[in-house]
Amino acid sequence: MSTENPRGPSPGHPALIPPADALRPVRHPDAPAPGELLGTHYDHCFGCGGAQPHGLHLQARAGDGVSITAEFTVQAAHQGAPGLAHGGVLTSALDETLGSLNWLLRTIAVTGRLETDFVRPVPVDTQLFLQAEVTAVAGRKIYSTAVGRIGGPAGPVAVRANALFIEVKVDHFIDNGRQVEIQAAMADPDQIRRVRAFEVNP
Ligand SMILES: CCCCCCCCCC(=O)SCCNC(=O)CCNC(=O)[C@H](O)C(C)(C)COP(=O)(O)OP(=O)(O)OC[C@H]1O[C@@H](n2cnc3c(N)ncnc32)[C@H](O)[C@@H]1OP(=O)(O)O
Repeated sequence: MSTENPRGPSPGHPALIPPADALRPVRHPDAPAPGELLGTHYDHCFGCGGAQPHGLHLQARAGDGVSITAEFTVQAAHQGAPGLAHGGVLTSALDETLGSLNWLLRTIAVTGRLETDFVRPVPVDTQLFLQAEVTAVAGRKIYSTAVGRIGGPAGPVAVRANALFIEVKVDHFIDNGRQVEIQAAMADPDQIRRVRAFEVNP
């Protein structure tokens, strides 16, 4: 992945700058091969789930190193201004793409901070081409960056983001999620396999 500095001369909030002793991210040996589709991690996820009629249905693919590419097409249900994507929806697409990176690290993590730059308006029916990569890891902190382009994978940048994800235990979801969904997810054999994969491959 070719990474231009997504922030330009300004690095954003200090919390998004890795400390001097941060480590380079290490791709997990069992990470999906470059080019492989990741598939949905949860059918009801707004970002990637198939059971959300107005969701993004974002499709993420493993890249080289600890990087991801993803696409999503802006639907009429995603409007803010007439005919234009809502900024929060674009940020959701960035969040989902950045969150998918953790699957390549085999680390369970949640978004702690996410800063978005909106560079160009994105009309309905536009396909957004997203690229994201982990830049550094420091303890539980995972630093990552993403851009979203329009007109093609090498087209002009429409949105960009820097993020800090924080590693959590699976208990984060079990303790905080609404019980009806937690119990349904735990009863799903595929979900249990996914959770176990996270647990045994920290
Ligand atoms: C294949 C899977 C694909 C999945 C894709 C999903 C994509 C979508 C991802 C999401 O949107 S996740 C949902 C949105 N995020 C959340 O709901 C997280 C809500 N926040 C929390 O639960 C807690 O605040 C959090 C777990 C993030 C941190 O609480 P902890 O008690 O575990 O940690 P703590 O507060 O001790 O912080 C640990 C370190 O992180 C730092 N930190 C925590 N939150 C921060 C923050 N917001 N900004 C900057 N730094 C932060 C904190 O300063 C500290 O740094 P030091 O170790 O240096 O002292």
